[in-house]
Amino acid sequence: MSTTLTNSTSTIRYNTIKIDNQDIFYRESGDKKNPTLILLHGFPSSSHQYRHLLADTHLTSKYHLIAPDYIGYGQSSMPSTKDFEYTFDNLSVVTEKFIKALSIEKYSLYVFDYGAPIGYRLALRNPERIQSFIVQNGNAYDEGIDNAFWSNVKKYWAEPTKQENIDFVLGLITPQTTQWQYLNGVQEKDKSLVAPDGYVSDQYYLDRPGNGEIQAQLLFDYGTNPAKYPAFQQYFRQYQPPMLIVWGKNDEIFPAEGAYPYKRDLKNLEFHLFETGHFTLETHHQQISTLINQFLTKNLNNLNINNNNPNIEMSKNPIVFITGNAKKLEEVIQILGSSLTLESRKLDLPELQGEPEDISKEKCRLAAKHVGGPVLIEDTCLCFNALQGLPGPYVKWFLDKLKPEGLYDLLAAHQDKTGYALCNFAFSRGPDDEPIVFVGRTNGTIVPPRGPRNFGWDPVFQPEGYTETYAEMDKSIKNTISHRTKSLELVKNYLFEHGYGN
Ligand SMILES: O=c1[nH]c(=O)c2ncn([C@@H]3O[C@H](COP(=O)(O)OP(=O)(O)OP(=O)(O)O)[C@@H](O)[C@H]3O)c2[nH]1
Ligand SMILES: [Mg+2]
Repeated sequence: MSTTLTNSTSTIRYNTIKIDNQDIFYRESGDKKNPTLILLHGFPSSSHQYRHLLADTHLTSKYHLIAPDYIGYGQSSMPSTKDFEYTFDNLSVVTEKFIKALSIEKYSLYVFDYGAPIGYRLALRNPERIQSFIVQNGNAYDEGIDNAFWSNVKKYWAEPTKQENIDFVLGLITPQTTQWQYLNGVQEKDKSLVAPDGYVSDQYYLDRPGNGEIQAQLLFDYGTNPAKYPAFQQYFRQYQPPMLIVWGKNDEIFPAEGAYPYKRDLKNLEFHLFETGHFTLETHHQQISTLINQFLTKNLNNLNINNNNPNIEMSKNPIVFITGNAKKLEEVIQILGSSLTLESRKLDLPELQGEPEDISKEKCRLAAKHVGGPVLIEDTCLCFNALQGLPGPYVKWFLDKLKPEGLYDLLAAHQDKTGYALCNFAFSRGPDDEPIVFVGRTNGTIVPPRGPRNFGWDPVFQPEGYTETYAEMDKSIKNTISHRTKSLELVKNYLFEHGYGN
C-alpha cells in the first residue's frame, strides 16, 4: 500500500524539475516502488486533466502515477518560439529526459490527443521500457484524421501563411472553442459532470502573450505525425504492447474512426467506447479508472510479484537476443508477443563442434562477452534417429550443400524415417555468468519436401500427429507445437521468476 494515502483520496504532490534549463512541472501520486503509469496530456490542456485519476486510491494504492506538463503548457516553462522549437520530436525528447531524470526504468503510458504522437515516439526509441498503453482519443492511423476538422488543419499544413488558414488556427484558441472541446459530444445528462475549471484554466494558459504562436507552431508540426503512422503501426505489430483503448466516441476531432484500426495491429487489445466527447475523463473517470486497474493488474501481474519480492534481481539492461537468422528472429518475436521484451542483434557467432548443449553454452559465452550484459542465443538441431541424432547441430551445413531433397535422401538406406527438431536456448547474465540451457523438442518424421521453402528444413519435417510439414502448416500452428515454442516457454518462465518479464 502507498504510504501517501489519506482517507479516500490519494495525496498528490506538485513538483518541478529542470530539464535542459526549462522547468518541467509534474503531478505525482502513489508509491514510487510500484509500477509507473505516465499520463501524457493533450491540447489545449495540461496535467490538470488527469486530476481525477491521480487522486483515485484504487489506482494509487497499486501504481505510481506521474503527469508532466509539456513545455509551453500548464505550469512548465514557456520559452518563446525563438528560443525553443515546438515540435513533437522536441517535446518527446524532453519527456524522455524527464522520465530518465526521475529514474523510471519501465513504464506504462496513458496517451491522449497530442500525447499520442509524443508517447509513440518515446516507444519507438525505447521499446524495451514500455509495459503497456492506455489510449484515449489519440491517433496513429490515417482513418482518424480523415474528417472535416482535419481537412482544415491539412490546409494549414499546406499553406501556413495564408490568412484564411491562420484565422482557422486562431479560432482554435478562443474561449468558445476551448469550452466547446470540453462539452461537445457530452450527453445532456452528463454536462453537469464537466467542471468549468478545466476550460477556464486551459484558457488562462492559452491567453498568455506568445502562447498563440506556440500553438500555431506545434499544430503545424502535427503535420509530421501522419508520416510516422506506419512506423508506429510497425512498432505495435512487432512489440505487441498490451493496449487498453478508452475512447470518447462523440469527439469530433478524434472520432471513433481513429480507434478501430488499432485492432488490426494489436493482439492484446481491450476496446471500450464511451458515449461522450474529447475529454472523456471529465465524465467517465470512474469507469476508466476501474478499467485501467483491471488492465494493469492483468498485464503487469508478473511485475507486481517481482516488486514484492526483494530477492528478485531486476535487470537494468535489456536482454539481447543474438542471431544471424532473420526467420528465427521472426518466429521468436511471434512466439513471445508482448510477454517479454528482447533487443535483437544480428550477428553470426562461430559455433563449436560437439553435443548440442555444449555448442549452445559456448555460443552463449561468446555472446555475453560480445554484449557485456544479459544475452540469449539459440541453436537449432534436426536429428535423425537412424543416424544417432545426426546431422543435429550441423544441419545448417548439410542443408546448405544438399538442399531439403538431399536431407531426405540421407535416410534412403534406412527404414526408420523418424527424427526430432531440437531447440536449445541459452541465457547468461553477462561475461562471468555460466549459461543456462533450455531444451525444447518436437518429434516427427522426415518426408520428401513439401510446402514453401522460405525457412530451412521446414519442408522435410512432419511433426508427430500432423499430416502437414512445418512448411505447409499455418505459422500459428507451428508456433503452438514447435521445438522453439517449447524451449521459449521454459525461457520465459525462468526469466519471469528472475524479474525480466514485462
Ligand atoms: O526449417 C527450419 N525450421 C526451423 O524452425 C529452424 N530453426 C533453425 N533452422 C535452420 O537450422 C539451422 C540451425 O542452425 P543455427 O541454429 O546455428 O542457426 P543460424 O546459424 O541460422 O542462426 P544463429 O546461429 O545465428 O542464431 C539453420 O540452417 C537454420 O536456418 C530451421 N529450419
Ligand atoms: Mg548458427
